[in-house]
Order: sequence, then C-alpha cells, then structure tokens
Amino acid sequence: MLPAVSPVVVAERVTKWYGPRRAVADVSFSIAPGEIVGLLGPNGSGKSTIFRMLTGYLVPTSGRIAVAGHDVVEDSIGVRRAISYVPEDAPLYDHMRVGEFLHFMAGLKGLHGAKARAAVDEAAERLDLVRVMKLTAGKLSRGFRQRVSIAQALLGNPDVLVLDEPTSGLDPHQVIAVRDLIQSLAGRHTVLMASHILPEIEKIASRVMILLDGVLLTSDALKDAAPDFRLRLSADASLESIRAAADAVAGVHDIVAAADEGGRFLVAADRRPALAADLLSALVGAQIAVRELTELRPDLERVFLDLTRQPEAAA
Ligand SMILES: Nc1ncnc2c1ncn2[C@@H]1O[C@H](COP(=O)(O)OP(=O)(O)OP(=O)(O)O)[C@@H](O)[C@H]1O
Repeated sequence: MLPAVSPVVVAERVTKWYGPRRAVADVSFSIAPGEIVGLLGPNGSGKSTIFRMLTGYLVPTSGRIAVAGHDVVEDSIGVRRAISYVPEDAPLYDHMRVGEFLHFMAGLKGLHGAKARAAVDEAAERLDLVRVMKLTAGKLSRGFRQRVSIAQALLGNPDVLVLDEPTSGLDPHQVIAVRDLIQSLAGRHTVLMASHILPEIEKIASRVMILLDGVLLTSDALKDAAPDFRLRLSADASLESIRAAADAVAGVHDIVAAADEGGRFLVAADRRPALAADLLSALVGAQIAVRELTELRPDLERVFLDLTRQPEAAA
C-alpha cells in the first residue's frame, strides 16, 4: 500500500545485476516521512545492494529510485544530502578522537565553522557522546562505535537514515540502547534498517519488508500477519458495558472477553493511529477503570516462514 503522504523514498521496478548474478529483482516500494521500516532478509538476499543503490553508491541496472525527490542517477549529490548510510561494521578512523572524527565528517558533508560546531554538538548531545569526545575511536566499545557512526550520519540533518544491521555484535545492554536510540529518531528522520534477525526488527520497525533472493516478498509483513489491529484491554467492567462504551468509536470491529481470566478483553479494530486514544477516552467517559490498553504485535515469524518457504507462490 502506498502511504497517504508524499513518500520520501520511492523505488520503482529496481533490478541490479552483478555481471551474470542478479542480486535485486524488480523491487518496488515507497517509504513515508518519519517511518521506521525494517528490511528483513537472510544473508545474501540483496539488502546491502538495495542500500547502496538508495544512497547513490551503485547504479541500478534498471528501474528508478528517488530520495526526497532527487533521482539517484540524475542527481546523486542531492541524494547524498538527503540520505545517510551507517554500514554494518561502523568503520571509524581508530587513531582519531571522536570529536575530531565528527568534525572531519561534518567537513565532508559541506559543514564548516560555526555550522559544523553546532551540528557536531547537537549530534554528540543526542547520541550521548559528550563524555567520549576526547577519546580515540580505537578505545571505544562496540556500542559506542555504533553511536559515533550514527552521530556522523545525523550531521547535516538528513531526511533518511539507512542502517545496515545496527545491533549486530552488540551485547544485550547495547542492543537495547541502540534500539531506543533508533526509535527516538522516528518522526524527525525516516529510518530504513536491515536485519536478518526477526525478533530484533520486530521490536524496532513500524513496518517490515521481507526480501529473499533479491525478490521483495512483502512490503508490509505486519499487515499481512494481521489485517486487523488488535489491542489487549484490561478493565474492571463487563463485556456489555465495554461494548456499549466502544460503540461510538469509529473503526472498532469487535470486542471479546479473553479466555484466561476475568477483566481482560481483546479488541479488533481498524489500523488507525488515534484508535487507542479514542477508545481510551470513550471508556474513561463511561466511567470504566482501564488498567491496560496495549497493541498486540502480529505473528511476524509465521508470515516470514510462510513467505520464505514458498517464494514462488508469494512472489
Ligand atoms: N560486488 C559484488 N559482485 C558480485 N556479486 C555481489 C557483489 N555484491 C554482492 N553480490 C552478491 O549479490 C547478492 C546480494 O548481496 P547483498 O550483499 O546485497 O546481500 P545482503 O542481504 O546484504 O547480505 P548480508 O546480510 O550478508 O550483507 C549475493 O548473492 C552476493 O553474493
């Protein structure tokens, strides 16, 4: 489905051949501003190739890609201003101090003097790097290297950030920190991130695309998993009174009592951003004490396995 607002990334029927090897086959998708989109696929499925084409480092064999309205082939300078790439291994100059490195990268992005200082200070603040600015990059932990790599990508305030396996090689604490960080970027930036780890991408992305052997099997696996939006509701009230209160909320399809225990219900509804808030205010308006109202994540694993087991049926 195409997003309602003007997309910031558009790929139309993109194919890439490396000599006789086809790495990406007829891939089309679009991404709306502020989305966090996950690109999930096993090793060798073509994720990095798509990223290199989006960022203007590789030219598609056929098809068209535009980022923030700039065509990747005709206006690669415009594209490079609008998009930043954080490769998997967070390459840094190990002998450089973090502050020095960020200033160096700001210069490469055309930022100088006061503008460069302001951009570096803001990125250091946002990525919590102020206390390591004087350390050389070689002394940093894997988690801090990843932060520095994301900080350099934020210099110049790009519309789109592309992150290749951003949590690979991190310990569990660092994974959580980087995950929170990526979620905090949503809204101000559009994020496209690759992973071959399903539970990881599921926790971060608001939309998941699945790639296998260069073929895009779905551009919204979460929606395929559950056409409806499902919420879990805990409240001190009867099913009848909850149904009566929710009657006035547009998009609520059904409410059933959960089998396990009293006071817990499942709500099926349209996937509408304000739905939970509307439902909550209707319940509160009806004097119903709500203990919990949370979105249930659909079973992405099942969709992934179905699609990747039968690519010819789904492609
Ligand atoms: N420069 C290249 N020359 C020839 N073949 C390549 C080149 N780069 C990638 N490939 C091949 O293209 C296919 C897609 O590779 P790509 O690196 O895009 O996949 P990926 O999903 O990013 O994998 P990974 O998760 O391992 O990084 C693979 O079969 C790979 O071997």
